[in-house]
Amino acid sequence: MNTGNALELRGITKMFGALAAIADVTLSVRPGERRAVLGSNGAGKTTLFNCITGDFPATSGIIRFFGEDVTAFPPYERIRRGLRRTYQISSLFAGLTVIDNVYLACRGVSRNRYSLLRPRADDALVHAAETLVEAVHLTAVRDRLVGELAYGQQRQLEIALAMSGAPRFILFDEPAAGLSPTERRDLVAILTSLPAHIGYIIIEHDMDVALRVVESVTMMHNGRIFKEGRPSEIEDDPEVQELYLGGGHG
Ligand SMILES: Nc1ncnc2c1ncn2[C@@H]1O[C@H](COP(=O)(O)OP(=O)(O)OP(=O)(O)O)[C@@H](O)[C@H]1O
Repeated sequence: MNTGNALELRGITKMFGALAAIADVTLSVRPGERRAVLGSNGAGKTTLFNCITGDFPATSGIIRFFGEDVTAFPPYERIRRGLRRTYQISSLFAGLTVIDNVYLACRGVSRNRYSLLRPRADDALVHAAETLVEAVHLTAVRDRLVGELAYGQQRQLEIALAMSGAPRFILFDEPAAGLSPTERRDLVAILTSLPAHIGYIIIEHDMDVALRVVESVTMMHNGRIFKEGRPSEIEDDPEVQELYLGGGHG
């Protein structure tokens, strides 16, 4: 087993009763690598994320994160090691400002999160939060309440939250869902500008977005991997086109 990988899955299966939501999934992602997981509805993409994060532990198989066997770890132990995810459903605090949301996220993963001292304005966490707000193109609305933001801006903010606390690897769950064409272009710019050492897996139904922000693609169907390749190979593959584009994805 190559322990130099950021993420390594070996024979991951997740059963829901008699249903194998994912079956015998083996894949590895190098540090800094960006990969799309594509597949029609019910292919098992979200379940794969849940197994990687530990939200739904795998029924069988092994997961290594930067060489460490995390298979039996609860989600927070995986987060501590630098794994992050975004959700399809928003996890933002609507009544707080943009900058406060990001600041709290930075503070939540810092060592001082239980400190009773009020942070100073020049606190390194404030600076980290400002940098993240800028990285997701939200500086102009940094003091707006999150509930007042456009939907696309809220999705951008979720990326900033996933970036808090020096992540090493991020799982993006359909970040382009519900975005306008302009917002999608912004999303592509944000993802391609993330620091090079941060790898990610993106689940995305919009192939135009997905294939532009990754260097490798894993295609899933009925809980199994059926093809892997570079974006250009996947795009031109007749089997992929038939299965994916004909698969009634949403
Ligand atoms: N909590 C659960 N309990 C029972 N079955 C589940 C559960 N979660 C997922 N499944 C089933 O597992 C299979 C894979 O679902 P999953 O949500 O992982 O697919 P997906 O590729 O993410 O689909 P989508 O693109 O619609 O989000 C489906 O048949 C689904 O009905």
